[in-house]
Amino acid sequence: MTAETSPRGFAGPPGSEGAAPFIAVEGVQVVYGAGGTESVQALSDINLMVPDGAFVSLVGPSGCGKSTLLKAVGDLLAPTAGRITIGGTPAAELRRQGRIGTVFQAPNLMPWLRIEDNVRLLYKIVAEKAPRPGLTEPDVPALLKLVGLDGFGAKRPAQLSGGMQSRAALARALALDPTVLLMDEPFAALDEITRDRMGIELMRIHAQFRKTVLFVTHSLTEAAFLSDAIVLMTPRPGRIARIIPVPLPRPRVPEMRLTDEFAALVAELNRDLYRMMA
Ligand SMILES: Nc1ncnc2c1ncn2[C@@H]1O[C@H](COP(=O)(O)OP(=O)(O)OP(=O)(O)O)[C@@H](O)[C@H]1O
Repeated sequence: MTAETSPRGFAGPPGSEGAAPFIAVEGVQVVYGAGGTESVQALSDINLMVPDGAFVSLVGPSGCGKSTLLKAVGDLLAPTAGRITIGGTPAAELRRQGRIGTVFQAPNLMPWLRIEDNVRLLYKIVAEKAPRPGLTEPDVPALLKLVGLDGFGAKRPAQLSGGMQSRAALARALALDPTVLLMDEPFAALDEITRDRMGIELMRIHAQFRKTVLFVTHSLTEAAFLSDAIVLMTPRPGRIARIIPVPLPRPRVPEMRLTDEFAALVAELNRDLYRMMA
């Protein structure tokens, strides 16, 4: 099996080519410290179209701008050039409404709050500062159940393992019913077995919620298992080198990782990455 490069800039599951873009990144460039003597061009001419409900991973050499692209999509930094819309709405407006869920490597839970209050926290902030029509109080027990933390709502973060804290961070991100979920190496700090399990759980949650997910990872195996399409980026300044649709059916089950098809896909990603860095 060889994965085909998708049409330029389109990152969706095989067969969805031509679907309307949901996340639309057009001509995005990011220069840190623009105008200064030490400016760093992190991204150059990024054009990326992600259809609604797709799970897309960003991979590439260290420092190629994966996190920068994720931050730009989440309006955590303003691109130097270009524009980003999500469902036709500027990313900045969605962020103001609390419609962009983010999960980072560090769970960043408030240590003094119980887990259920951590999960409710962003809702409380948005409800107070920028309430939007239709904003409803999250069903925290249901969210905790969804992420496998049933019965842990009254605990403090320090009483939870690293994997459980990652689950809590995911529940917190889902509490505002986000339009998109941006995940930056969310499981990188976990041991391999827990990380594996989190990936499987994330697939189950994605199948249930069908949020559009942008996922940054260093693990090609993780990217291949989770994604509908993988965006391979060049060394800095980051450009899109290739978009590889993942032809594995859903639901994804762990046994798929033992197939020749899966091994061939990961080998191909590895080859492309090495070639680019040579
Ligand atoms: N705030 C900043 N100021 C200046 N340069 C920055 C800043 N943040 C990132 N950079 C630089 O921009 C480039 C892209 O960084 P970024 O963190 O997006 O890469 P990455 O692909 O996510 O890296 P990694 O895989 O190592 O996590 C790097 O060269 C980095 O040093």
